[in-house]
Amino acid sequence: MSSPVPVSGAVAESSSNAVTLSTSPTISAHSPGSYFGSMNRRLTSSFTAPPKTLKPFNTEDMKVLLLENINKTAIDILNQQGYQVEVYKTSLDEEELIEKIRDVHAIGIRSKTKLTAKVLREAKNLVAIGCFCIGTNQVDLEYAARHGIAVFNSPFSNSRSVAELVIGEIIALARQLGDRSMEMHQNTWNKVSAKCWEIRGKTLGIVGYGHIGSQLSVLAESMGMSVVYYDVVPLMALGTARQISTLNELLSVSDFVTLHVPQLPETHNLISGPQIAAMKEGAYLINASRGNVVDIRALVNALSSGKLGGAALDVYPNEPAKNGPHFVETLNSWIPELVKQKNVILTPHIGGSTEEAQSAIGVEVGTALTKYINEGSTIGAVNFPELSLRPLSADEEGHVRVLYIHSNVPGVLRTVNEIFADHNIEKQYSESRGEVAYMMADIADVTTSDIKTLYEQLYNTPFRIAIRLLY
Ligand SMILES: NC(=O)c1ccc[n+]([C@@H]2O[C@H](COP(=O)([O-])OP(=O)(O)OC[C@H]3O[C@@H](n4cnc5c(N)ncnc54)[C@H](O)[C@@H]3O)[C@@H](O)[C@H]2O)c1
Ligand SMILES: O=C(O)[C@H](O)COP(=O)(O)O
Repeated sequence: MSSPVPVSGAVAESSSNAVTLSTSPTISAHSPGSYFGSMNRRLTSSFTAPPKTLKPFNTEDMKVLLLENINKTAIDILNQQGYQVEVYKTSLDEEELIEKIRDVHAIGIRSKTKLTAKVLREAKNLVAIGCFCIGTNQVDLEYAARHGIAVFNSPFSNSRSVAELVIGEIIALARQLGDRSMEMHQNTWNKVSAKCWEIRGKTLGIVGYGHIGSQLSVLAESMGMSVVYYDVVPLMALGTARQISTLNELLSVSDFVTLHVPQLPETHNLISGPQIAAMKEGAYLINASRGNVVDIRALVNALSSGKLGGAALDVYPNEPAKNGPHFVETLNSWIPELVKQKNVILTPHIGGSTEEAQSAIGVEVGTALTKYINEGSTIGAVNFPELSLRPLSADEEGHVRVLYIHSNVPGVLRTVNEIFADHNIEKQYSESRGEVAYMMADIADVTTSDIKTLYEQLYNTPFRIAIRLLY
């Protein structure tokens, strides 16, 4: 991991627009670090003029809110930058979230916190969101991009943990371990072999052959299972696994079906009555993807009729924000029926919850956030054009890095380069993604007073979504 450049000084637009360009000793045009420009991201907002003045702040003014028990590795990385880091073990309800998000510059969440347009609209200073998990369905990615907020995640640091959990569940379902254990806890000795199986020679059907599905494929084959998979895109098979062209065909040949697709409109109730009907008699269903991929009512019917031999769920349509008792009814109205069925393993969304995964995710997303805040690098962003430049170094006097997030329309570079005309552009990169484009430029021969002028001129461009100047 390369260490990001420390932020020595910064300037941000205040929400009141009543601020002055600082001559604070912590801000120097010739020191390595960041000059933090506009926090305003509204393209068509109430801002019709640039901020009259600029408010200084230092690294210590950077506020980061971390929710949902994010790992210490991330807290340490962010603290080392000098940021103000506020940490919560749980998610927050919408009202509290809106209150808290108002003045933070970056927020870290996991799968529970919903960053909807309604919440993000209140986040006037937000420049980055870190999803310390794989899924990003909890964030309105498009809204964030259109308002200059970069979103980062950790695409594979917990894949192995999920794959291992599923392997455990395959064996546990085949041997009815959950029920036997529960009976013993209730003082009942119930030694049975009926409908208990080895997994050797059985067929595992993987729906979604991405990071998790493909890891699982390798692990399952190493235990003697045959693997088939279904995915919406053609993907290279690992080992002797075989891609199957339709979901129904996969369902009809698999002894175990396991789901590893993202939450999308197309995956909502991907497994419902008709799909379960296509499964083999006595087959098992495992869902560690997202709660609404399985129609729980249909699953209950299939278990109670004996069509399915068991199921393991790690995810649910409405998961609670924090740990505690008396949650079952809130998950889904059919869960109370589900818990009465035999051979059903329910876990509280722990697929990625291992020390290894959480620690790796903390480093990965914590680093991505600091590299974006300190250097403007968007590598790994899920909703933004990806760009990176090496950090400005201390001996590059008079250099300023311009980070310019703008609408992806013709004429932007011509306009921006007019503004840069009196300076030497040492590097300039631009990349677009959908409606949003991002330009990074390192320009030389910039004095402290030039910085304010540059900022104001860039602010006044009609394409501007957000600007930051780092130096
Ligand atoms: N239980 C947990 O704790 C936990 C942990 C990590 C991830 N997850 C969930 O698992 C999901 C999968 O993770 P991943 O890292 O393997 O994702 P991934 O993006 O690497 O793979 C997903 C695969 O699903 C495929 N896909 C998309 N739509 C499909 C459809 N309709 N039918 C079939 N295939 C489809 C994609 O083409 C892709 O190959 C994540 O999106 C996340 O929601 C859960
Ligand atoms: O998307 C993910 O990575 C998983 O669902 C895990 O989410 P969590 O970090 O909230 O446990």
